[in-house]
Amino acid sequence: MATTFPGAEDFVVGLIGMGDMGKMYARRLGAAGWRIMACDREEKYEELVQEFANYKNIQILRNGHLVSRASNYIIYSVEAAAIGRVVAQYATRLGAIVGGQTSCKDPEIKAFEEHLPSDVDIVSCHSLHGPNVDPRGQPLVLIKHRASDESFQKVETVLRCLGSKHVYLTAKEHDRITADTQAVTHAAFLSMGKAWHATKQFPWEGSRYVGGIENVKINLMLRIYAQKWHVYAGLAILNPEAHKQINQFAKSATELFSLMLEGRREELRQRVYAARDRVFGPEGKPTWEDRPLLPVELLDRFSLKPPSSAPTQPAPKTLPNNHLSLLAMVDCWSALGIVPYDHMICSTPLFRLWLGVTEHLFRTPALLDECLRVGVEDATFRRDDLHFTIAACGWAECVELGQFDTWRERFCVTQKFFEPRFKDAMAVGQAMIQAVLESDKREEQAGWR
Ligand SMILES: NC(=O)C1=CN([C@@H]2O[C@H](COP(=O)(O)OP(=O)(O)OC[C@H]3O[C@@H](n4cnc5c(N)ncnc54)[C@H](OP(=O)(O)O)[C@@H]3O)[C@@H](O)[C@H]2O)C=CC1
Ligand SMILES: O=C(O)C(=O)Cc1ccc(O)cc1
Repeated sequence: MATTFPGAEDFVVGLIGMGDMGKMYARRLGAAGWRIMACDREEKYEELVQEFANYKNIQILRNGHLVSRASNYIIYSVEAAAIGRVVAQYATRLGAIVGGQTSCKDPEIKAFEEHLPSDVDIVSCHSLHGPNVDPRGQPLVLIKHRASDESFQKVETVLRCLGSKHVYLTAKEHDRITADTQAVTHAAFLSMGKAWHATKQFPWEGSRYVGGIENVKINLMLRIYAQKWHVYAGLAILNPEAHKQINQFAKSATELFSLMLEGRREELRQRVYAARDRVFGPEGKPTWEDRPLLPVELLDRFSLKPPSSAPTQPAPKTLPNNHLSLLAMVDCWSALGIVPYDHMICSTPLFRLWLGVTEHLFRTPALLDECLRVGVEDATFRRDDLHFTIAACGWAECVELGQFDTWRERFCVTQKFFEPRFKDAMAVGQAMIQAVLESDKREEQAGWR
């Protein structure tokens, strides 16, 4: 271990909550040589002891009382909605540093301020990626909320072994940015899943959803529904900054879809092109880089469709689609004055993929014009679009009203529908994200980014 502060050999990192993220942190920090003491709920003690029996630096304790008392730096890695209750339960060691890894900082910081004594320093963090993504090179937000420089440096020293890019924000800035990036992106994929569920289709099975953009929609939708509901509910409902975005996304989808249904071609065109100019810069002076964010052709091969049993058959062609979800995304950013590139330092792989396909559509005028034509003239995707719009409004209302139970039921019923395909989807989605990350890395090395 790089012992870069005095006494680091005796420094204990405590982890309360050994779910997907807690385990990932424990394994990586432990492997780097830090002493870890960790717990989950008491009933999971035996199981965790067995699971971590061969990890030299990781000791499983029965509960958060024991972890809190023994640790110099405690990371809460529990459900965002539970953080207040959990922090209130445990007495923290004198002079310790405390932080959380929840996706939304408003309730986390409120819980710390309310329940921690004043001798405890508060430094929170947020890894902007899921537990199965390699943290190296991904953004890691660090929030020095109430801490000495020395405590903050200790936290940085500990977390440096993740190899992530450190991004320094306040809790409010964090919530604002993740509302613009994560919460509203998830709203789009959650709505797609509901629409496909409502129309009882596995979109990769037919010949309607073919090609790179559709692969991104399908794989990321499945990736989200394969996760735990509370992660997405928490970052939408508990982030006070997110409600406006999710609401606007639903409004944008509804208004654009209405213009399509009513055949108001020119108004639709003007609105979409005005949004393009606001988000991506005016015609002739776009703000995007010379090189596209995403090599979209790379995405063609990440289809969940089983290979054809008749290899001589031509591959199915991409059907023209109005890409309502992408048009609504840009309309939403435009209405709220959001420039998504401003948030790249703080973006998740999923957001970069979503922005990448959006950029591809908007920097290809022939494709964008085709979306507008299809939107007005072609009814092939109308039923799916109707359900997409209804779903976007349903999610928005649920978030606005803070309906955790309804949110969970909406999510879980659709999760069940797609469940049989999660195993395949996770493998293909993982390979797709990996390919994009590698292509990002190559571009960085070549000095293009
Ligand atoms: N998954 C992701 O992609 C990411 C998640 N995050 C955030 O990290 C946090 C953890 O997420 P994740 O690991 O995915 O979720 P998990 O549900 O996998 O893990 C949370 C764990 O905390 C446990 N827990 C609840 N109460 C206590 C308690 N009193 N003492 C000890 N353990 C407790 C939970 O038990 P039980 O299930 O029984 O309640 C659960 O095992 C969340 O706030 C999430 O928003 C951040 C970045 C990425
Ligand atoms: O990339 C995404 O948006 C994900 O879905 C994974 C994820 C979920 C929650 C987080 O707090 C951070 C990353």
